[in-house]
Amino acid sequence: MYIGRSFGRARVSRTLGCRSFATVQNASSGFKIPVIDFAKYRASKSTQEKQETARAIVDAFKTSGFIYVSQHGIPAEKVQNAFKKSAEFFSLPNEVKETLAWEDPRSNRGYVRIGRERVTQATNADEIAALRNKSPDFKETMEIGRDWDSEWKNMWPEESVAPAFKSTMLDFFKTCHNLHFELMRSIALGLDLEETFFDDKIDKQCHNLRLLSYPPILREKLNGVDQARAGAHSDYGTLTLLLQDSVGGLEVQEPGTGIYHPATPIPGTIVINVGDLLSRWSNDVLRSTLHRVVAPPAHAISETEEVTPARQSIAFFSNPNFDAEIACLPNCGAEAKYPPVQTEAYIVRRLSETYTM
Ligand SMILES: O=C(O)CCC(=O)C(=O)O
Ligand SMILES: [Fe+2]
Repeated sequence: MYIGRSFGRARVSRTLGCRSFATVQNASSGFKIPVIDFAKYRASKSTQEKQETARAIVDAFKTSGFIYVSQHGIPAEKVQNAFKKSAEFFSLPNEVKETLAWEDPRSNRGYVRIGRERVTQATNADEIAALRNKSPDFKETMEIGRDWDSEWKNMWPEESVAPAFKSTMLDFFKTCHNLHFELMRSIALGLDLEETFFDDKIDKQCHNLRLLSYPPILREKLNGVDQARAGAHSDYGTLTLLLQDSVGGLEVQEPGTGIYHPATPIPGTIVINVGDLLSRWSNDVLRSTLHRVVAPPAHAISETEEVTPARQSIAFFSNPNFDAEIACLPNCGAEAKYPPVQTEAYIVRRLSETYTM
């Protein structure tokens, strides 16, 4: 994982340690996903100093909705181990994985086989079902929630078939929660709120750790209209923390243009994007941007067939507390565009639309 690759059409300039932020930028359009050094935020001695990084983060979230975070503090070995344990899990026989099948959007925990989910922006249930039948996402996932929930239980494989899977993922969940907590503090500062503004609204860990496995697939299966490893969608919560291997394929839509740009893997970074609830909370000041996973360059296996390599990623979908009411934040416009909504009701509705039983 994290083996250097060419960066395609995107221009990557790396000036870590300097005041200007490194970026992945498309030369023709000016579209940017900046690389933000989070160690600088942590090392800041004053609120004013912290605000420099906080403003860079919020500015990016107002424009592209995406950043890369470098120096995030999660050790490379921890990331590598999470990827290793995830790969071991997906290599288990299907019969074993199916015993852990995802059952209910209120729980949102368990194994999701290829074809069960179709992420999309469509909101009509029949339309989503038709899309799913015609061109399902070519991915399988394992969904993990907070482990101490009174109502919903995680679906763990037996320790004997997946050694240290549970302990690795619980540790990774907590690690991602801690980073999300700090990132939300920086967003509060960047929006001129008290640094601790979000603390008591995001501390119950109502998040979803999603392991993703995109199997190798014949290129021709990804060539059709609407066909992708993961269809165009936005995420539902506050922030998504996305760790990807070196294969590539993640693309982000440039707001207002419909043009997709690659979010090229950059070793050691985490891709972070704004979800729909944070966008709504901020009265659309922060953008929840469409993204998708398409085929990276294919390898020829015969004169007529090409196969795209397997890809792995890990997404941590962070949410506000499920009992938190999401109503227009201070400093985000004179008039609220949306009525208040309770987090759990919102997330469960979005999930129930995109899955098939
Ligand atoms: O696998 C990826 O790179 C992105 C996955 C994603 O966007 C999602 O699951 O919401
Ligand atoms: Fe996503």
